Amino acid sequence: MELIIDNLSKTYANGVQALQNISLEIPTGMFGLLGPNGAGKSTLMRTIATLQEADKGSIKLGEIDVLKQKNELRQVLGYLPQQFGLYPKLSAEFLLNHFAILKGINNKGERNDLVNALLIKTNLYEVRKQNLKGFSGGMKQRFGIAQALLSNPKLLIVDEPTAGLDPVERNRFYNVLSEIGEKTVVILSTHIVDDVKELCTNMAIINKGQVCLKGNPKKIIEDMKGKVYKKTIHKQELNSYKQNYQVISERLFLGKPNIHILSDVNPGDGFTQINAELEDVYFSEIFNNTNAKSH
Ligand SMILES: Nc1ncnc2c1ncn2[C@@H]1O[C@H](COP(=O)(O)OP(=O)(O)OP(=O)(O)O)[C@@H](O)[C@H]1O
Repeated sequence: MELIIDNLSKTYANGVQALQNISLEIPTGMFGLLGPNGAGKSTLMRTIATLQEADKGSIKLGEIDVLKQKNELRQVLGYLPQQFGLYPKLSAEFLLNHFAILKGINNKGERNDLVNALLIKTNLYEVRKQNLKGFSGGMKQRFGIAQALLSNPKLLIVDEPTAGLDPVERNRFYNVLSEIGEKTVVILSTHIVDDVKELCTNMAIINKGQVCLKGNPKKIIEDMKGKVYKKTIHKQELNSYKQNYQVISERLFLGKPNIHILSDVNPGDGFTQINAELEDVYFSEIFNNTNAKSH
């Protein structure tokens, strides 16, 4: 099974070009869609999920023409949006059972088995009788996944799932997702680089509605080998470094800015070469893209 997006474009009525000729081939497994706020990720996710129209282009999931065969796509889709409503006074078990009835799973035994299996898979079995009101952010997200998995989807879309989760909850969520990714096309949209680094076999970076980079994260990092340098500087020097070098990130280290720069040659000047991380790739793409646009 493969999801193929070809030349997809969307301009909103206010003139914002949210998607510009997006083309991606997404095989079974975890696919990370990385981009800053406003990059166009949610627009792309919602279009794939048949919740909004594109202006041009096509999307295919196997034989299904997504933009034309919306009902067919919906039958094999699991979608966890950025924000979703929950009924706070109901228990996880009750609500999943209720959604299963709505999906047409009428046989009680079959429904119970499915609900229990999903509660176990998402690590919520122990708290199945608790009202959702008392759930933590991570528990709510895992409940969202359980709900999205009710119809045994071939395509699962999760939009910014780990925002606001603490590291332990994030890890639990990763474990649940990676198991699903073994048999399903899973698209994970995020602006958190670690999400993609930990989980995804394929990825794309989008910015301002365009794909700036796509491929396997390890290979992408490999391509940047030998080009990233770091230096700890004084705060007041930051602007001058930004003028003289391609500064891709700055982070405080013991109260002083630690900058990473991109350079084809050794810049000297006290810089040390370091191993490139996915974060360096991400920031340099966003940097290039932003600069290219402003010239
Ligand atoms: N309904 C809309 N009408 C007009 N402009 C919109 C609409 N929805 C989104 N936009 C604009 O389209 C661009 C892409 O938005 P989108 O929500 O797809 O980005 P995103 O990458 O998901 O960002 P975020 O991480 O903040 O959710 C932004 O400039 C946004 O302001």
